[in-house]
Amino acid sequence: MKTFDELYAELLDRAATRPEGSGTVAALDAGVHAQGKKVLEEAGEVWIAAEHESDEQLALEVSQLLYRVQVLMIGRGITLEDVYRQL
Ligand SMILES: N=c1c2ncn([C@@H]3O[C@H](COP(=O)(O)OP(=O)(O)OP(=O)(O)O)[C@@H](O)[C@H]3O)c2ncn1[C@@H]1O[C@H](COP(=O)(O)O)[C@@H](O)[C@H]1O
Repeated sequence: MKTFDELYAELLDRAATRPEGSGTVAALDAGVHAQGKKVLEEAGEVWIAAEHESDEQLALEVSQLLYRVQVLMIGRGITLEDVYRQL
């Protein structure tokens, strides 16, 4: 189990070290347009799960949306602090 901040730190490390086989590295290399499409796709899956699926499936979809949002943030170069300042 990990927190939002811990996942962000892990993804930043993937971006810096670029380990072989990392899906995050591939997603970052795909660029902001592709990253944005993934955010939208996962947001749609969250919506569908919220209306029609189990709590467990909804939690899975939310986790994937959070991951995709973090990839987009790193792709654009914004930090957790940039976001938290707006909360
Ligand atoms: N939390 C996630 C995570 N959530 C979602 N995903 C990716 O998103 C996919 C699910 O999204 P989709 O529904 O779009 O499924 P899909 O269309 O089959 O996926 P793709 O073909 O687009 O990869 C998963 O198969 C993963 O590829 C994630 N990939 C990685 N993480 C975590 O990120 C960290 C770094 O991962 P790596 O970069 O892979 O080492 C690790 O802690 C991972 O657990």
